[in-house]
Formats: sequence, C-alpha cells, structure tokens
Amino acid sequence: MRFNKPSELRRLRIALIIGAVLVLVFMAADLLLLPSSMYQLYIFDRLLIQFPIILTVIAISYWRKFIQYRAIVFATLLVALSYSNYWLIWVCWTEHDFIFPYEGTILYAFFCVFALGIPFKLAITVNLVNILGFLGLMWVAPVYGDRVPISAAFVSGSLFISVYARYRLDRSVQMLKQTNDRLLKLSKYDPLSDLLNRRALREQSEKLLALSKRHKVSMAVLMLDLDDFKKYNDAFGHQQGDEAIKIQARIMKQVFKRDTDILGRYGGEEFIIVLSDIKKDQVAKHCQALLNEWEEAALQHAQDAKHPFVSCSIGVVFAKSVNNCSIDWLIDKADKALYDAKERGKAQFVLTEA
Ligand SMILES: Nc1nc2c(ncn2[C@@H]2O[C@H](COP(=O)(O)OP(=O)(O)OP(=O)(O)O)[C@@H](O)[C@H]2O)c(=O)[nH]1
Repeated sequence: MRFNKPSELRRLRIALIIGAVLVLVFMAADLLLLPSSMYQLYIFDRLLIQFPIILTVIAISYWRKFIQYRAIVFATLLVALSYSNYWLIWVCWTEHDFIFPYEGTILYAFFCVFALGIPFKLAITVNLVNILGFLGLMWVAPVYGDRVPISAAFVSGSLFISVYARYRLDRSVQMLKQTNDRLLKLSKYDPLSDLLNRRALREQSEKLLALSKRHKVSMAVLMLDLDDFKKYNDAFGHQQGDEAIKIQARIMKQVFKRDTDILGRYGGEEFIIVLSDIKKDQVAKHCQALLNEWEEAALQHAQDAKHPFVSCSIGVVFAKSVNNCSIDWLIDKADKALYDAKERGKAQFVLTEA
C-alpha cells in the first residue's frame, strides 16, 4: 500500500469539513433543548471557539508540512475541542445551574481518532489528558450529582475503547501491509535466486524498452546459461545444483549494480539481464567480469563436464538504437548468440549487434 499524499490530504479536508458541519447541526439540535437564557453562552462556545478551531485546522492543512505534522495537529484539535466542551459544561452549571450533557466529548474523541486518524500512541496520551480533564471537572463541579461516578466511568471507558480500537485497527493495517508486501514480492521474485521471475522480467523489460525508445538510448539483452548443468546435478545432486543457481544470481547482482539494470531468472538454469543506456564495450567488460567471477568461485564441476569448474555461457545482443526492436526479438537474438557461445566451447560470451 502506497501512501498517496494528495488523496490523503483531500480525504482529511473532507473529514474536517464534515466535522465543522456536524458542529453546526448539533448546535441546531442543542438550541432546541437549551433554555433561551443560555443561547448566548452556547453560541459563543460553539460558533466562536469550536467552529473557528476546526476552520483553523482546515487552513493549517494547506501548510506544506501539514501531512508530516497532522497527527500532532489533530491531537491538539481533540484536546482543544474537549476542553472547550468541559468549559461549557462548567459554565452552564456554575452560572445557569444547567446540566449540559457530556456526550459531545466522546463524539469528538471518536471523530479525531478514527475519521482524522490520530495514531495509537498519541491517542493514548491525548485521551488520558481528556480523561484527567473530565475527572478534574467532576471534582470541581459535580454537575451530574449522583451520576458523577457512572458519568466519569462512561467517559473514561468510551475514550479507552476508542484507543484500544485504534490499536487493533493499526495492528490489522500493519499486518495487512506486511502480507501485501510479502505477496507482492512472491508474485515478482523467484524464491530460489531472489531475481525477478519470468513475468516480472518481461513487464520491467517492456517498460525499459519503451523508455529507451523515448530517450533514444541503447539497450543490451544478455542471456546466461549454466554450462553442463545436467551433469552437475547428476554428479552432486539437485540441492547442490540449487546452490549453483544462487551463486549465479549473486554474481549477476555483484556485476550489475545500476538501478535500471534488470536481472531475472528466465527459467531453469537460464537467466536474463536487460541493460539500457550502455556502450558496447561496457557490455563486453561486464560479460567478462561475470565469467571472471565464476572462475574465482572455482566451484568443482562434474568429471565429465567440459570445464573443471562451474561456468556459464552468455549470449548478448547490443542495440545502439531500439526503435524497431521488441523484447521478444531481442531475447531471440540473445538466445541465438548464447547458442553460438555453447557451440564455441562454453564458458565464454558472444556479443552480436542488432
Ligand atoms: N538444481 C536445479 N536444477 C535445475 C533447476 N532448473 C533446471 N535445472 C536443471 O538444469 C538442467 C539443464 O540441462 P540442459 O538443458 O540439458 O543443459 P545443460 O546440461 O546445462 O547443458 P548446456 O546448456 O549445453 O551446457 C536440467 O538437468 C534441469 O533439471 C533448478 O531449479 N535447480
């Protein structure tokens, strides 16, 4: 799952606007309930404190670094909204003897934690601050009389549930992301060599070819095949053969390090390397480096193999311009060059030009 900054920003702004509209809707509902003597106080709290706080956050969302600091901004928003609610409850009680409901505090917590996405650790801190605030309010102004303990328990419990639910949600998303990454890797990479599998190799090669055509740069396709691998398997066993495949992959990664180099397992003991924007003599140098690495590895081959140590043959096609080329055509050319390398005695490379 990739984080998409513009769409996340849009989503958050929409959530904030919905929040602001909800405050207005609740205002209308509350005004039906409240005695008219309290209208001024109530409207002051909602319209001149809470509503502008939300509008300020919407304005802050246009700040360049908002996404980076959004969790802190939303945590501050939650504290500000909750404490302005506490203030309203307190003033209603002390000045008008009116018992203002506390449910808004819970709604604000759920809205900020879920709709705006305050992460788990920050949600604990902020909700703790809000629970302490509510308990403090109940201490200095026991608004709900006999119901103070149950009200305090209800507010604390609800805020705790929002934090716990956030934790479960974060964990599930994290696990989903890990599984997704694993599946993506499995669908793209060959598990034995950790190189691209045939399908991913084709997809990436097509993309690189399109880019090379657009930028009018050269390309080279190398096809590699372990020499007398059947004999190696027969002599040392399939498992040892798998080790040789891993060595081949390691050598390829050692020699071809550019970000744009595409390394893949084409099938069995055949590998493909696709390069872009490279000179012909550089390609030849890299092929020689591959052969040298195998020589240095000095891995004993089967007695009846052509060479005493395990080696590979390489067929290369180099195209200065790829305007009229397709990937299939380039692979076919590299395959023919590989056949030539095998015919000429193996453990060597044959480079042809398209
Ligand atoms: N250990 C192992 N062997 C494999 C794997 N994939 C293919 N092979 C073996 O690779 C061998 C390929 O043999 P051939 O196609 O006859 O080629 P070769 O023996 O390398 O002969 P040349 O290509 O002429 O040098 C077969 O024995 C396959 O079983 C694999 O994943 N692991």
